[in-house]
Amino acid sequence: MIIDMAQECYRHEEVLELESGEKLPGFEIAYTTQGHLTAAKDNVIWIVHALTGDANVQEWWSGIVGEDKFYDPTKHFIVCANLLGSNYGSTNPLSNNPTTGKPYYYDFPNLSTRDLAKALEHLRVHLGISSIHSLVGGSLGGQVALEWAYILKEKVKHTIILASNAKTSPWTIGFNETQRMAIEADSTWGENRPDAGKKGLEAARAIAMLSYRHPQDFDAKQKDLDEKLDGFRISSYLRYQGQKLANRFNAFSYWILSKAMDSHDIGRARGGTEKALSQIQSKILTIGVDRDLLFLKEESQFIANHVPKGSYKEISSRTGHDAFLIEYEQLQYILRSFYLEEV
Ligand SMILES: CC(=O)SCCNC(=O)CCNC(=O)[C@H](O)C(C)(C)COP(=O)(O)OP(=O)(O)OC[C@H]1O[C@@H](n2cnc3c(N)ncnc32)[C@H](O)[C@@H]1OP(=O)(O)O
Ligand SMILES: N[C@@H](CCO)C(=O)O
Repeated sequence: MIIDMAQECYRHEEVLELESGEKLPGFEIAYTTQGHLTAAKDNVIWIVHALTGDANVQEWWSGIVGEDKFYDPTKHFIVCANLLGSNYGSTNPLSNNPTTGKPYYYDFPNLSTRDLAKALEHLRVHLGISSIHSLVGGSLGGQVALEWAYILKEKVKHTIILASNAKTSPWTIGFNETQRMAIEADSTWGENRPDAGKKGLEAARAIAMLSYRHPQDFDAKQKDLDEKLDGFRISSYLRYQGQKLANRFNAFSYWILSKAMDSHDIGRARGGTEKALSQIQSKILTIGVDRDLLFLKEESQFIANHVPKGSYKEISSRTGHDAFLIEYEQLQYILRSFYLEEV
């Protein structure tokens, strides 16, 4: 059976008022849909990608999304949109600023996770989706999904938040700051060109990798077995990962999305974190990773403990934070149990 997959772009013509008070004069959001809406419109699975992901969820989450996979387009209508600010088809700092007719570059406004959720909400309305069966997101995607669940109220039935939190910790903001410092240290940063800060972005990704993986993962995969003084495997791995990202991303989007992650605070202007969480109507499953060094499992547990309908499950993995993108078997088991509890 061939499942329809559509890649589209939504153009929002009106001004987007941002949490900072700044305004974005319209925006575009690239998105994919797979499968068909039922007549009752009750089979929408909306997946929100992490920091450097894109709308092609069936590629980066191939163990969970696809025919005969847990989220199956023969049964579900699966939507995934590229976040505002990211460079996989949505409006980002390399896009033309309609006011000047030139790319935004450094003039692109800072976005919060609430702004990112607001942009997705405009897309939902455009698509005529009245209710979301399951809203799913990991890491930055989990932060945006949590913000959106707050806004959506009863319009989302289940929200699944992986390796994420309710408010970004100083530890995570600190990691992001070191990565932006690496970009700033690139002598091309400050120039108006799409590849400004590219070498800095390589260093930023190398730093980030140390937060996405647990030391046990590197011990297992990058330990040198021969005696040597230099030229270590982990050095070459981190440099490779830096180049790999810098060849598919840009320093401007990285800057804006890492700043959005820093800003994440579900309780801001809502009476605090606990109060905001207590007002979320959706059933929430949070999934932590036992050895996540970036978004601690306690941060996932905190969400589950403070929403009215929350539960917590854990992935055990030596990978660390990135386990939510990799540990498909455990994830399927956890997801199956979560939905079965309802029956
Ligand atoms: C173009 C796109 O749209 S990409 C898809 C969108 N992006 C996302 O979804 C972001 C989320 N994804 C990710 O962060 C990652 O892909 C993950 C976490 C899922 C997996 O990470 P990976 O980098 O694939 O895995 P891993 O850490 O094992 O690294 C493997 C790579 O490092 C290379 N490598 C491993 N050890 C070394 C070493 N010592 N020296 C040099 N290279 C090395 C491997 O050859 C492999 O290269 P390849 O990616 O070109 O095949
Ligand atoms: N590996 C993830 C990291 C953040 O969860 C990404 O690149 O999006």
